Amino acid sequence: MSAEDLTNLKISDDSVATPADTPAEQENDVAIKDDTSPTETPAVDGADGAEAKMGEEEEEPRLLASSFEVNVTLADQQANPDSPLYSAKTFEDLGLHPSLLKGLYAMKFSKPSKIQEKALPLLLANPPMNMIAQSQSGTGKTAAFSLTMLSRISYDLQQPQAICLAPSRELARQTQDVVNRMGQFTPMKTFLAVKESWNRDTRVDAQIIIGTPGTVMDMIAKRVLPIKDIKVLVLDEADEMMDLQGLGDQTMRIRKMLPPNTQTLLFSATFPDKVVAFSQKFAPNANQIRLKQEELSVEGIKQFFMDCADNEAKYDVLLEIYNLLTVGQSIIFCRKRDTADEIASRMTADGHSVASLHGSKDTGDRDAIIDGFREGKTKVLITTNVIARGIDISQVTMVINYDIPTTGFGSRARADTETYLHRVGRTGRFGRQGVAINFISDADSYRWVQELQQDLGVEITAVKTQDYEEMEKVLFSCHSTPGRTF
Ligand SMILES: Nc1ncnc2c1ncn2[C@@H]1O[C@H](COP(=O)(O)OP(=O)(O)OP(=O)(O)O)[C@@H](O)[C@H]1O
Repeated sequence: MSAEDLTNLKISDDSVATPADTPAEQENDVAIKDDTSPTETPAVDGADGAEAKMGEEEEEPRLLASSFEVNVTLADQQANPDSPLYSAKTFEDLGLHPSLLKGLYAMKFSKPSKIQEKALPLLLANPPMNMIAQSQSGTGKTAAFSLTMLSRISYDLQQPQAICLAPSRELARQTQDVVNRMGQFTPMKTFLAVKESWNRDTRVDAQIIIGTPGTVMDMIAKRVLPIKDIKVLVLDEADEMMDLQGLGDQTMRIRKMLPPNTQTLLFSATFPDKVVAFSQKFAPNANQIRLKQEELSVEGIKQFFMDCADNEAKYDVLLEIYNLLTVGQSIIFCRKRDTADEIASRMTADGHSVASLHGSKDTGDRDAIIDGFREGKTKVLITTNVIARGIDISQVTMVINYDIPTTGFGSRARADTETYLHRVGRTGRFGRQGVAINFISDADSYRWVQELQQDLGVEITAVKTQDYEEMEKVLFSCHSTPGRTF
């Protein structure tokens, strides 16, 4: 295949098809951790969310089959997890309110995904029980907790009854959009609790609150957000939300203020050992759905690494990739904000349609940048960890780790497996195919790739940087694999 042919190759574009999502609004905020430390992975820098803007008439989805099994541990030891009571093959099986079923169909959700099938019967059962639920990125966790909030609230009561906390304003906005669409045929209201969305005169009477912990905490403290009727608390990206080095403190404070019998739901693609014990304290007697370590990687995401001569050579390799391939849309993750800006200006000068997004941009700019990317106006988003978690843009077909995410300092730095999984999980959404390419440029980064392979039990295949024909072959072969039903 020639480079010319490659210009006609849209990475996995033909495998991208989805529910006809309506465009969502989005915003940004929270710059929680700094991303300028040389070795420490920048944690949530902000993020950007919202649903993909899809064409009106989509092709039938060609999605990959999912072979993973979720491991269900019921808090009630006597119960049989294989009982049909604990698994719903259809949304109708769940006894959902007809208006919610209508909402699901309007979103083109025809049947539950594996996590929805296993989690929803437990989430909706009475009396309400806590839940700790893990499932890979892009497998539909949002719908599972959104349906729970929508099913638990009483529509007649104009008071906050469910709170969903997310690590960034962008993800909160995205989730609000999902809840609004799912609940569009009900009279419920949602409120987005993020910076600048409220003032002292605000009196929240919406039933479902979605927000970032700092703002939710503030609103409760200033008594604009009444909490006496709260029945459900959701922590999306729960491991991040409970991280005591970051958001954990605020999350804990909110939890303590809520009524003691609040149904507490923790969702994430990753629950590293260090948070497992704490999650069980945070959500006592929870039903648990966990993945095995070797099931953490999403099958449809093919993972590669490219050995660049040195740090500067990484840019040349990057440029070659974009010169050779017409990539649908892609995200490049860097460690430092400066690197993201620098790559963006160099790529723009080289004729590519790119934008950089990170925590030191002001919120208005960040909104415009993510909107532009979501709408396909910019093809490449260059970022730090700002959109590493939760953001669902189904047309993203390639993720490049320009810098491999690491944790720890200096010679003790090692690959940050969780951040890696969340980053690469921005592609390959809901059974689609995607490609992740990791750049290495020295012995340390080579070691980090080995660590990722070991931690995740996956193969991260080497692609030679000089041999673009081989790269074309490898990339093309994985894009041309026909998908099946997820
Ligand atoms: N039952 C379903 N049928 C069709 N599409 C679905 C279904 N459930 C979810 N989706 C779609 O799958 C995509 C991924 O879902 P979602 O964002 O909830 O994944 P997630 O598991 O929360 O991922 P992450 O771990 O990255 O946050 C979304 O575009 C969503 O609309």
